[in-house]
Amino acid sequence: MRIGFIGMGNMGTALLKTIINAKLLSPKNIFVYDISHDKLNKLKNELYVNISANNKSLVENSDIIILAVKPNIYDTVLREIKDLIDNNKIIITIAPGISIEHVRNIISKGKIARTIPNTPALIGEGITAITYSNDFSEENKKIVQDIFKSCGEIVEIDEKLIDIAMAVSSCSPAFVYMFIEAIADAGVSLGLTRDIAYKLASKAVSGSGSMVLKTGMHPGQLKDMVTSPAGTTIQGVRTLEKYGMRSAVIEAIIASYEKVKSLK
Ligand SMILES: NC(=O)C1=CN([C@@H]2O[C@H](COP(=O)(O)OP(=O)(O)OC[C@H]3O[C@@H](n4cnc5c(N)ncnc54)[C@H](O)[C@@H]3O)[C@@H](O)[C@H]2O)C=CC1
Ligand SMILES: O=C(O)[C@@H]1CCC=N1
Repeated sequence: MRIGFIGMGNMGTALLKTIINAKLLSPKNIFVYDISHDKLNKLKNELYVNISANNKSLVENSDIIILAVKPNIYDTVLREIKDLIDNNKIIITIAPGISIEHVRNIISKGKIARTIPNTPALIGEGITAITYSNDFSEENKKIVQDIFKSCGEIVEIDEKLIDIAMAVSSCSPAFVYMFIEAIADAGVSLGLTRDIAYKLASKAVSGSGSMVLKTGMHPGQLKDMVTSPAGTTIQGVRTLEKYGMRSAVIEAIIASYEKVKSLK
């Protein structure tokens, strides 16, 4: 199996590095191309992958093609490679708003997996939502599953839900980083050093996420375990409710979801 990556920005590089680290494929079976030659040279020296001369030669050498360019570049790239896709090849999209039907209207052959990964994939802690074109066999699905399992967990969902998954798991890391920054800023404001404040805040956030996943308890129940009667935490909870924290988060997720409609 040979994988080609078109676009070596944040996501392309994150997926590439985790696939190599997980030893899913050896670098000699990986082909990459980006219009930025600086990025390609850096990757060649760092990861020993094959640098393709252009997108077409990458597709000729690959069984699976991951399209890791921005949504507005998709059509250009799809038109560039369309005549080189046969029914044995798998195209993996990772862009919000690019439907299977949209890809199929440009490329008549090949199988299409539509996915939404997130940046924690870079450290093997990602989560990817996946949906497939109708012609996918179980064996083909396993190939796509293995790629994204190498960088975290996967959920398979109906295509009509995938842009919602994008907002909830792909955009939300940015909001969580803002939350971590804000907690740490408060800590610094009260006298902690920056490094200690970031460490305390980040671990509190990652540990709390793990508590939800590992205990299976409701987040509200876990919150109640922290808030002792007349204690310190309930005063913070009261303050967050006063400033509309839940409402702000809900609106942010919905705003991200609504933006997707204007991306194609
Ligand atoms: N950053 C994130 O958290 C996530 C991003 N995505 C999606 O992943 C895709 C890539 O996003 P990023 O990596 O953040 O963007 P990026 O801007 O970091 O990377 C895109 C890369 O594509 C290259 N490129 C542009 N035109 C090209 C062409 N014609 N041929 C080959 N390469 C070309 C650029 O030089 C750049 O290196 C986007 O569609 C984005 O919406 C999906 C999930 C999460
Ligand atoms: O905002 C973006 O372009 C990407 C898509 C999904 C998460 N971040």
